[in-house]
Amino acid sequence: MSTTDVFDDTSHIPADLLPVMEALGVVGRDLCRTIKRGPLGGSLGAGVGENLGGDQQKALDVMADEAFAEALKTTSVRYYASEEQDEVVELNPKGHLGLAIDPLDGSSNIDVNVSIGTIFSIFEAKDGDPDGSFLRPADEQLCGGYIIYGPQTYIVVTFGNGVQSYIFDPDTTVWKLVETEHKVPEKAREFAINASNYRHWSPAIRAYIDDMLAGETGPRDQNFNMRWVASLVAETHRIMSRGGIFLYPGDDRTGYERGRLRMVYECAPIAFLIEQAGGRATDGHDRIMSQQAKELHARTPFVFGSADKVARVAAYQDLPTDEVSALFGNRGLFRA
Ligand SMILES: O=P(O)(O)OC[C@H]1O[C@](O)(COP(=O)(O)O)[C@@H](O)[C@@H]1O
Ligand SMILES: [Mg+2]
Ligand SMILES: [Mg+2]
Repeated sequence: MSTTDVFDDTSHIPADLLPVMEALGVVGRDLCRTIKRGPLGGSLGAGVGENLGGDQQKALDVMADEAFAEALKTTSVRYYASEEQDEVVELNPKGHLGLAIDPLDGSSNIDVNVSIGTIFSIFEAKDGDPDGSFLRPADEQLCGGYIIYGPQTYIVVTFGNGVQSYIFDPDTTVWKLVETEHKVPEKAREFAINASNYRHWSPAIRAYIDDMLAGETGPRDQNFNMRWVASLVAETHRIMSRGGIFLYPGDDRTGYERGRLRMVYECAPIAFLIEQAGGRATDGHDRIMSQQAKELHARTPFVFGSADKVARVAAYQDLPTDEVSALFGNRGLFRA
């Protein structure tokens, strides 16, 4: 078994991506320490500006972005596309990879001691074409993954051959391989959606949620539970661990027609992981993995989780208008 100072077992990591994974692992363990110290290291959640997407940048967003860009300069990453940078940045002109990153996901949770993360995606770079290296079908990714900074810190990653997890061991500061074949469980009765947007959703999404809220007395004949952490990484980790479904659909708020989440550095890598773990990931209807962003910071509606649940959302979108707007008792198609 091959090992390094950063990973105890590198057998699942393709050799040409190992230096990149090590750089991510080193910054990830530094961030883990910074996050654990919280206010002892300064005000991590203080607002410091706004990114191109209009989101407020927190001190930790910027700190994480700078640390990843700096560490990746010495690897074969040529192009670096970050949520926190307006344009693609060229790191190593001799490199052959493009790396997209959400350096700090769930930043509204920094100050409240709830799990946050980093999401990353790697493509083969297109020579001389920084944007084109990322604006391409998601199924051309070489790697998709996240780091979760929670009660435990993990790297969960796919290179297109199943999903592996490494846990950070604070005693040895090494990432230890603990799971080689993650599978999304099928049976959970849990859904995650920001229900405060209910009035803005389409009739199909409302109908899907209404039928779950109706529980045993509705067409699904069973009770469901709801979760909303507001950290995509934390929701993904829960669904990886015990199944369920996540939805961030488009809605009728200005700027939210295609939801909130970004295709290149949030949805594409999570979709890759979820499919590799046997789940399904769509824009509510079609596979994310066969789509591509038109712009670096483009949004997409996003639905992912246990395969049968995600398929059911697509079926609701296909219902005739009168069925969708009927009282749930009439949606006979979806009984049980
Ligand atoms: O606040 P809302 O609208 O519920 O959105 C929550 C979503 O926004 C995000 O926080 C966006 O991520 P960032 O923190 O990287 O901007 C997701 O992690 C989460 O799923
Ligand atoms: Mg994010
Ligand atoms: Mg972010």
